[in-house]
Amino acid sequence: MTRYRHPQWQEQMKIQVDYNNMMADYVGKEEGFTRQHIEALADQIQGAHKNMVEKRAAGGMDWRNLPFHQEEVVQQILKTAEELRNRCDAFVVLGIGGSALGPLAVQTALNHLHYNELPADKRGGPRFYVLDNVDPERVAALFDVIDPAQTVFNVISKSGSTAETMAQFMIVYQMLREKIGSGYVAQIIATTDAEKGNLINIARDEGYTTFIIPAGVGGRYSELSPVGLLPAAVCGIDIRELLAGAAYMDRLCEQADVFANPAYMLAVLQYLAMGRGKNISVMMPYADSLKYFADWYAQLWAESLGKRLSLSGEEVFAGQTPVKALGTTDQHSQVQLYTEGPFDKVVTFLGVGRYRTEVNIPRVFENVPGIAFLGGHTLGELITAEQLATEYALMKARRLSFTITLPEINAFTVGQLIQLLEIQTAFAGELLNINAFDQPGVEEGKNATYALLGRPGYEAKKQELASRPPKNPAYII
Ligand SMILES: O=P(O)(O)OC[C@H]1O[C@](O)(CO)[C@@H](O)[C@@H]1O
Repeated sequence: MTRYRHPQWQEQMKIQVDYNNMMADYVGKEEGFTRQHIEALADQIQGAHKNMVEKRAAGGMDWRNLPFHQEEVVQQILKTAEELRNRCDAFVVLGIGGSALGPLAVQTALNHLHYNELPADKRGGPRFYVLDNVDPERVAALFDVIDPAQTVFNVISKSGSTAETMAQFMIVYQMLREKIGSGYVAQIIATTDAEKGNLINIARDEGYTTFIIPAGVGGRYSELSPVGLLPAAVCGIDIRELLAGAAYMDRLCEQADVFANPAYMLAVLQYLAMGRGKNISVMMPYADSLKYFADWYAQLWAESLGKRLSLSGEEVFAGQTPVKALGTTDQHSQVQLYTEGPFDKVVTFLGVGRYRTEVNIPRVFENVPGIAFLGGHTLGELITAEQLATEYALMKARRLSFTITLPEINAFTVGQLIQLLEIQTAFAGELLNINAFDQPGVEEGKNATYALLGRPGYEAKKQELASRPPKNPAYII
């Protein structure tokens, strides 16, 4: 039996959410919360739970079902992935936001940290790139390091119309036609909505291999759909284990009791903290492999909760600004601010129980006491000690923090982490009484871009832009 089906192994691999340092017993009663604070929200928590259950039953949270109902899709993905591994040297994701950050986070978490630099026989698949910007220098630089004839491009867009992704796709399409001729069709795979947008129609007309993002799954909640599963499988990641981890966490997070439900507890305490003006949510993994999880979480938390209007239409200006940090690196850059600056943050540490590899610090310079004490320890011991020490320093300075620990980084625990943070976000949305699944605030910028580039239908917006007050040269130095 595969390891992720063993209840005992699952139990060993269960992610732990430690909220001691959010509580008054640890950070003091001025900053910390008590059981009574949480219990006082009982009705609101119950109402939010009921909404989650009802929305899920009504099909409003299809992303939560991704770990359970995709066997057919998984089989197609595995078949495609195997075929691609045999024929391509590079696999490039064209996408942005929710169509890029999840694939990047999972790949970095689960494959070698210098995956692309390994020789082909030591990699689980082709070299992997995520092109999530339209910086011309970056696009040109990628073209310098890939062989178009041996590269497959996975264009991912839920809406099928995001300007950045479509521009990248148009460039790649033209480049492939020029460089390899009619065979280019096999070098493009589309991942998009079954109906919406331009990409699905182009993919059908052109005959690309296409994977569908289910209708009820929004971009930032789509990592466990083909958006993330195909790139992961192509790079040799066990996507069944990833989904099993997410399913395991989902079940834990079905419980109505906030004291038993890790996602609800995270959301409730963040909600209480927001109520006290903690407007910044720092995510600080103590593992380079989890660095991009902080990026993925930043979009999830920011786009989901940053809302002007409540569900009942009042102006609430909700949200918490996500900040990305990396332990230990940012101890030497940001932690000074976290311990002594404004009391406006909640830090979420992401820790690792056991690192996958270990490096010994040799016993050298034994006559230099200031560094000799390091000799004989491992780097794993050092990074873990630094994490504990930073948690302690923050606690002593009365700063709020959580610690989420992955017993080890593997597909099962990473799947759990994705589902945990998505449910946390959705539940925080319920508590804040906002829509955690839309992003109306990005429309103005998108429309202005369309107008500036002359998209038909945006003439009025172009005029509006042209009639804005000219910039005052006196304010430009
Ligand atoms: O997958 P799409 O539709 O191209 O969208 C990319 C990203 O753009 C946004 O719509 C914001 O502009 C995100 O919500 C989304 O993840």
